[in-house]
Amino acid sequence: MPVTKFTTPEKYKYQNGFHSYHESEAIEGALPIGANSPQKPPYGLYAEKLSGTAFTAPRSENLQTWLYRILPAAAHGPFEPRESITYSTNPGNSSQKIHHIPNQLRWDPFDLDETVDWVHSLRLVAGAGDPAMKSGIGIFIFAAGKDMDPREAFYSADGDFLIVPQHGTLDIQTELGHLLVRPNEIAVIPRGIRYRVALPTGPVRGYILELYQGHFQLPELGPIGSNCLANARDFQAPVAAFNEDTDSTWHLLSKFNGQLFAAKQTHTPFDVVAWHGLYYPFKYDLGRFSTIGSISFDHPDPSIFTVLSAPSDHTGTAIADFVIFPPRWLVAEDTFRPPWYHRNTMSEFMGLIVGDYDAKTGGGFRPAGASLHNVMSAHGPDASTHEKASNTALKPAKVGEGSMAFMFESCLMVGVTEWGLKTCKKAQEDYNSESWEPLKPRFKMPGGIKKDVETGR
Ligand SMILES: O=C(O)Cc1cc(O)ccc1O
Ligand SMILES: [Fe+2]
Repeated sequence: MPVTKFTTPEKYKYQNGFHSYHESEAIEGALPIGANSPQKPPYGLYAEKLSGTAFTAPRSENLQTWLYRILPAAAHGPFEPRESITYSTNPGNSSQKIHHIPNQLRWDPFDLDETVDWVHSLRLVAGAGDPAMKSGIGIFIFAAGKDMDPREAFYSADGDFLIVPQHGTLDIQTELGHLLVRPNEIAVIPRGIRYRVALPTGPVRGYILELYQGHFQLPELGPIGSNCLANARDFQAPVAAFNEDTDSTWHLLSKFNGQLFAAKQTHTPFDVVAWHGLYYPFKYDLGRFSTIGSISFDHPDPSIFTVLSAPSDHTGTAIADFVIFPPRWLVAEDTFRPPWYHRNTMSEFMGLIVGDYDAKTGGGFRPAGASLHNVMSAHGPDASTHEKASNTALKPAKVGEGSMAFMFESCLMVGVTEWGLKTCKKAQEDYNSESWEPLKPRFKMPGGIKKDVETGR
């Protein structure tokens, strides 16, 4: 059976391509021709530039978009702090304690929460760095049951949101157009883009990686060649869509250095009639990922499953990789097929959207749960998986049928928040004792000779 791929409902239109220069106009003629900022843009629109990289960033990295809108984004009152006691999501400077601990951690499925909207659903579980320094990442769990107020829009000044829904549908109205995002799809909303989230099918839950530095790219393919993994044409950006509403009260919410602020304005933020550029939100259907693997022997590094990568300044070392484990065939001969036991200089935060993960068949890693194997924290298959995989007949086998696990892998050591470790009450106490402590020594000296425990001879 091929992997499931989504179709696009009528209401939503997209333009295809990763890092493609897109342009879109909701009214014909709204985009100025041959100029970005004419004296009088078409139809009395204001021209506004949105910069996602420094003006002077190299061309290959430069991300900017021109917006043609009814009123500029600046037309709002002053920001006031909101919920400053309770809303604190900066891993470098949070009101909650951040724990840097070498323990392997695993969480039971996080609860749905029907009482909150998108903005208030964001729970920092782990992170590194500081958005004020534009360095590091934040890892969030979201669980919401309410639409955002019809006259509210939100943006994060802190970083790009990589959103991984696990349950329910997100209807995301952005300044640049609409995105419908369902489990097994992902969305990226870049820093600063204003949006509103509605929940057309009820409660939602999932994971977010916020990237405080740089932007996501497609990984290099090296000897793989010019195709496979996530193909550029399968990334979808919205088309321009606008409302005309210039006399009602709106609240603009800003996540700025992990704190929440609100400003009033008397017009809709969703008034962009046309846009062109490289800085835009996008979505991707994980069912379109063309997975590759070994067709001879041994278990390759999971980097072959990288969907998106946010590089550090050091080539090949990511601030964050987004890696998935889709359904796939395993055919390797004379091979222990699950992941090897390992310790990694990178930290590995994993989540499960649906199904089972083949490295953990012992039952404790469930959809909507998570695990964290921090820098050099030893991990690998649990004892029951090891037992099965060491003895199974090595026929071609499909793993992960109907399943999708993922990993946020980062070169940074991540701290776990007080919420993640204690308040959420989901951290498992028996992770080690269930997974690896039951492993038995299997070592046999050749010829059945026994070493003397005392002398070692
Ligand atoms: O730890 C994990 O389960 C993730 C993982 C999977 C894999 O196939 C190889 C290495 C790795 O870290
Ligand atoms: Fe790992």
